[in-house]
Amino acid sequence: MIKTIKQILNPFNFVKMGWLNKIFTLILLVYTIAFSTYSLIYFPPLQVQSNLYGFTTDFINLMVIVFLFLMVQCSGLSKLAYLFSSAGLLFWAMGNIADVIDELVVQPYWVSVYFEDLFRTSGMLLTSYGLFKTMRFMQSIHNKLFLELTIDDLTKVSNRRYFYQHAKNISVSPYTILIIDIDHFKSINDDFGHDMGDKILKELAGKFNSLFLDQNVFSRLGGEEFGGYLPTSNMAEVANFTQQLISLAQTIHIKNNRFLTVSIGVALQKNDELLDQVMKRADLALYTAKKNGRNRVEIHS
Ligand SMILES: Nc1nc2c(ncn2[C@@H]2O[C@H](COP(=O)(O)OP(=O)(O)OP(=O)(O)O)[C@@H](O)[C@H]2O)c(=O)[nH]1
Repeated sequence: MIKTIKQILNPFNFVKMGWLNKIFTLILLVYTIAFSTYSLIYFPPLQVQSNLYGFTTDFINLMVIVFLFLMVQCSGLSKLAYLFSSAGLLFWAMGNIADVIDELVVQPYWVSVYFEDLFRTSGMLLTSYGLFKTMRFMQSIHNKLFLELTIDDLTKVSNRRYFYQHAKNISVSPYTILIIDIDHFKSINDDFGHDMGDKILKELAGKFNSLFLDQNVFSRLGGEEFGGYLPTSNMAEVANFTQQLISLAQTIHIKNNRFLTVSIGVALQKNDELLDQVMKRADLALYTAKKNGRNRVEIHS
């Protein structure tokens, strides 16, 4: 908050502003000076003792609107959100300036009622729409960031972060973890090039992902390793599912009559075992699958 106030009050920031920000800020500044000077010179002063309470509250209202207006000028909102918020707060501030001044002078009826209310009401309406647009803008940024944080760039399936978050947040217990690793992936890269390696990763991820439905999660954990989360403890079901994965991998053609194979390590959560421990056991099972000749599933007992 203090940092924002300092940023807003720094006159050098005005120099760095875009032309639209400068125009809006200048309109508010010139209007405030011109309207206040004109009113104080040409409208008769209040005969009764000034209403200090009314003046103070009106002045605070005005300062809040001006502060919000300056905040909008310093923020990086989308074009529409910025235009509506700026125009709305500008009009709102213009109406409030008349409200402050009428504690000091006797304003004609057209200023104190029509002018003031018209500006304030239209300002509120425009600001509300600007706020709506701002919220939509924030939501779209949030969605975009969420995707960037949870989707793997290359394969477009969920990434390691999403996998751990999902497995930790879902309360189904016990669950089953799969660690799926492509066999001899290094030799695919070495024999056919890195691009072919990437293509295989994408194809495998796309095909496997389509088998993980509902609350089942499939993610790329890193390199040529993928994770599976199945909210079930039915090992017959798991065995059937992992065999489908093994068969599906074998349909992926690499080159020169060579087809892909994967090895899978499986672990079922025991009692209230933590996710890291289940992952570790699935990894041990994967190691056994590799040792026993690859292209197979091993279940950690
Ligand atoms: N093309 C490509 N290769 C990757 C990517 N990430 C990791 N790799 C490669 O994956 C290979 C993994 O090799 P290893 O860990 O030796 O595993 P492997 O050759 O599959 O051997 P096993 O797992 O024992 O069957 C390394 O050569 C990495 O460079 C990627 O995003 N794209």
